[in-house]
Amino acid sequence: MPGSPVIDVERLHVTYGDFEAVRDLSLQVRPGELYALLGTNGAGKTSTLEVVEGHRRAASGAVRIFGRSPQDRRAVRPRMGIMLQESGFSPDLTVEESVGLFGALSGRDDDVGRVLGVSGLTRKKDASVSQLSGGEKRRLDFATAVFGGPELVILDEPTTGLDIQSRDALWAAVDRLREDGSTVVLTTHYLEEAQQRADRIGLMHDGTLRREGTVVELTQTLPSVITFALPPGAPEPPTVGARNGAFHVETFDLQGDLYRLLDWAHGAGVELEELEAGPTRLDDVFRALEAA
Ligand SMILES: Nc1ncnc2c1ncn2[C@@H]1O[C@H](COP(=O)(O)OP(=O)(O)OP(=O)(O)O)[C@@H](O)[C@H]1O
Repeated sequence: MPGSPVIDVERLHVTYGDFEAVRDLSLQVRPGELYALLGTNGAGKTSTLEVVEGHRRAASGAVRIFGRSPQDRRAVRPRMGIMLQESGFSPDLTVEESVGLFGALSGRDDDVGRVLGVSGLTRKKDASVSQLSGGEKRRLDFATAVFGGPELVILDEPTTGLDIQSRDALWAAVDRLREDGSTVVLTTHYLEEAQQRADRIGLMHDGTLRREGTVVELTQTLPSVITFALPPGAPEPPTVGARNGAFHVETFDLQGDLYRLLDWAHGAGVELEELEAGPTRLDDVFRALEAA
């Protein structure tokens, strides 16, 4: 993708007292990209995003948003919408008032009714914030982030606590933003959402960025797995590896090995039990990261 990076993080360190929560992290997010920053609990994702958002200062390193310092709020904030894990809405304001107020503070123009609509909050517009459910509060957080269609949207665990319809609606709204050219950075613990939607993924563990790339780049470094069991008395199959009585085959040639196994089973008249075969998933990359 052409153009200067929307976010440019170089050798970032974030500390809390003596504790170094983020160490030597470098990453770039390109215009129009959906970049998912994933990681284990406490890996340092929120700390990193807080520096990018201008809410926290780096201990060292350089962070540029649209080529500017995140502290240059006047230049940067109107171009950036942020959905925090927890935000500070006044409990007595209505949903409509909250969207209007936070929208006005963003410095962007939009129609409050439109934003309530894309966030699934039209029916709740007259409810006070204190009356909202957890999922409805997340929708309100989302509404204020996407007000005015910012060029950069940062979503910290946007779908946590949302039911499946609300998640689908949120992703549809994100898709529309992207069609309009917005760049999106998000964190999530729902790996399948990142696997489906992210152009690139950064995987953090214990304060550092351990891996980065497309889903294909991340998953092709690990073998695919075939598992099956044999009925009693069956002959030995032409594969290696057994675990807990079931066979466990790790392969970089999934199709070839599966073909050979099924061909053998057919020829030997053996019915394979509990046969499972599939490409490497992001979950597997994650588990390998934690085990390393
Ligand atoms: N204000 C703080 N004071 C001290 N330590 C903190 C503070 N905020 C975060 N930490 C610590 O820094 C580390 C990174 O936290 P951070 O919230 O950035 O992780 P995360 O990757 O977003 O985690 P999660 O997925 O659990 O939300 C954790 O060990 C956390 O306990």
